[in-house]
Amino acid sequence: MQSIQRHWDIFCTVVDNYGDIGVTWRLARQLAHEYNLDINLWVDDLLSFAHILPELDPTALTQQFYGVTVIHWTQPLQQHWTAGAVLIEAFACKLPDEIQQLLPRLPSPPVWFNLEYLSAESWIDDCHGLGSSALPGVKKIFYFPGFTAKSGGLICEQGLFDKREHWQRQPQTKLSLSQSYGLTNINADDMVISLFCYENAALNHLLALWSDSPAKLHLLVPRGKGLATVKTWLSTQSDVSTSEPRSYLVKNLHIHELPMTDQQGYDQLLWSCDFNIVRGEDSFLRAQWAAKPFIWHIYPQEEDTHLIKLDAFMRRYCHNLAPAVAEDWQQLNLAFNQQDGPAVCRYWQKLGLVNGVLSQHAKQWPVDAINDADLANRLVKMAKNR
Ligand SMILES: Cc1cn([C@H]2C[C@H](O)[C@@H](COP(=O)(O)OP(=O)(O)O[C@H]3O[C@@H](C)[C@H](O)[C@@H](O)[C@H]3O)O2)c(=O)[nH]c1=O
Repeated sequence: MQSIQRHWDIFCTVVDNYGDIGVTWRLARQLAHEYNLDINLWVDDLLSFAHILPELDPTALTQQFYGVTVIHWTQPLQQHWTAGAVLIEAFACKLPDEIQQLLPRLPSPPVWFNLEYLSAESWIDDCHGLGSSALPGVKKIFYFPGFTAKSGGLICEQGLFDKREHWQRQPQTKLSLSQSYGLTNINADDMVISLFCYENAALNHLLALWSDSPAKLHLLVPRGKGLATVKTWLSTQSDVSTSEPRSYLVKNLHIHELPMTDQQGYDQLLWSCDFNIVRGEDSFLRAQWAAKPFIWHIYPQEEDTHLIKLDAFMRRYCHNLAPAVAEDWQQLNLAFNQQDGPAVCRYWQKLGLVNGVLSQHAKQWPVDAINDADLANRLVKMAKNR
């Protein structure tokens, strides 16, 4: 039996890829674990969810993991909804009709949040926490995750940085992780890059550059869109050899295809690499928490509006970074997102894989970015004060 005060509902529709479910699942788990809340996570697409939570049964109506009740969100609802203290509509998904009809009739409706996408743009500070009368007598509050103290903050579990530092202090963790994937030819001091991005024509140029690198370089590629581009490039190469199943060698470049794992496993992968290429919203943030240099392949939007978002983030990230390094890093990210292969290679070479200044900056950034409190902490406070 859930007590009303401790019962929260989160609704998530999977639009595309794994970011929507990735963010809501992470938040649900943290709220259950750190705030002892009874979280119901309603998800319309369990098959996508199962990619990042392999234990999930895509045919079950309700199931429990890490203290979170996962409910298959069907239309009409097969599972009865009872009002709790808070209701979160993730990324402007539309609440089920049954709930919309019920909400105005409740004597004390739940605090209703619309959880927005993360952005570093400054306008979000003025919109964060604003309410609108979404239904007669019922307000919906706009919650904007962000990088400032005034915004809704960033998802980050308690103790995450300590856990990551501990992992990174042990040289054998990198090896044991690669061995857990069945990869036996990665040495502790080999350069390792992870690649989780969308299809990108610039990759062909970068892969060619990497294959000519003077030292051995490993590229770890989880299955998905980025891997498809890598495989197309491989099919055009005449000198590909295979040493292990799903590993390919082109000159000095070792490409390893990885299965998708759960989110903890993916975090460990990011922590173990020297450089990460990430995408979307959630892997982008996790790359920052990994404290390693990265490229962000932002989710493309119409009329290139994503480039405005990219620019806003890069300005924040670079504001106290040495100007010459900042310039090259920003140009690298821009070129990658514009799929300009020659420019990507030019800025990659200018920066160098282990740019000391950039690496040092990546270590300090998480501490600065989190401000005084993470997203879950700010969300719980805001819900209490309504
Ligand atoms: C590679 C890998 C990823 N993951 C997780 C990390 C993240 O939670 C999730 C990937 O999500 P993202 O990085 O956000 O990228 P994405 O491209 O999958 O999701 C995107 O979907 C669009 C609809 C949104 O508008 C975008 O903002 C973005 O969220 O998958 C694993 O758990 N295991 C893995 O092996």
